[in-house]
Amino acid sequence: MIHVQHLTKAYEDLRRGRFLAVDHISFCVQPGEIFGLLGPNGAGKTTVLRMLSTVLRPTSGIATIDGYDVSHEPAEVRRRIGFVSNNTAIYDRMTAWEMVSYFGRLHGMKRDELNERLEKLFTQLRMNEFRDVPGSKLSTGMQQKVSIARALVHDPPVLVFDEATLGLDVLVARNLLEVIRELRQAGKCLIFSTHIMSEVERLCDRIAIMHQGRILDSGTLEELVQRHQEDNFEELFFSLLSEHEAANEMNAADESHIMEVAQ
Ligand SMILES: Nc1ncnc2c1ncn2[C@@H]1O[C@H](COP(=O)(O)OP(=O)(O)OP(=O)(O)O)[C@@H](O)[C@H]1O
Repeated sequence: MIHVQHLTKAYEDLRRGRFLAVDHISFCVQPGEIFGLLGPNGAGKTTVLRMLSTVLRPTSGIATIDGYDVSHEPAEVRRRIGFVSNNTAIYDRMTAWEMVSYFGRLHGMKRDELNERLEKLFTQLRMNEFRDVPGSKLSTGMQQKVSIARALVHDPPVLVFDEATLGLDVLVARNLLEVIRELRQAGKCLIFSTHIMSEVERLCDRIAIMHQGRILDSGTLEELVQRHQEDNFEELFFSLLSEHEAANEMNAADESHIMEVAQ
């Protein structure tokens, strides 16, 4: 369902010049699977998810959603994907129902089909008690549910959650993880980014550990634990990151030595 091959995004900034925020990464996610992208701040997770949802154009590499290429068939991709982040805009003066309905209309849904879908979604996500409450009066948890409903309104087969639990209290975050599990059960293909290790341990079928634009390793939790002979996932995560940083520092030292010799 999601196929990513050597996906790369280069940025330019004053301090770093041209650098690779995402550096030739590859992975696949199947329907009925939750794939976790785990990495510290700045690892490149959001950049990957924005490329998948066609907000950003890849510098090179290929990503397809249900066979459609994100660079060449963005409209087809958008029809098949829903994006949930922690900072989706909520309109103060629209009610929860109106907001989700508005996005359904943007996706070209007809009134009857849309109303039926909204009834189903508001029940499934337990949103009926605040369906007529305006955005300005919704709690953070309610707002997050509106964001999820908005992403699900056109019933996409692929859902992307970018740090979706950020800023939520434990109870609301737990509810969100429960909703994500239900979506997996319904056969959706889910990709979930976070820097919280316990979330991937509890939720994800497969995990990719990202750092400095690269995937350092990926697999099921059991595969990672076995490969690195470390059953404490937090230790495993930190040792992978520090090995990668040490290797980078050695490469940088080698390069400057070669330049000194060449001069
Ligand atoms: N528009 C931009 N121009 C230049 N650099 C950028 C831009 N957007 C992101 N970056 C840089 O790209 C790298 C990856 O950022 P990204 O937001 O994808 O990381 P992340 O893993 O999602 O981190 P976080 O958990 O902090 O959101 C960072 O070094 C960031 O500073």
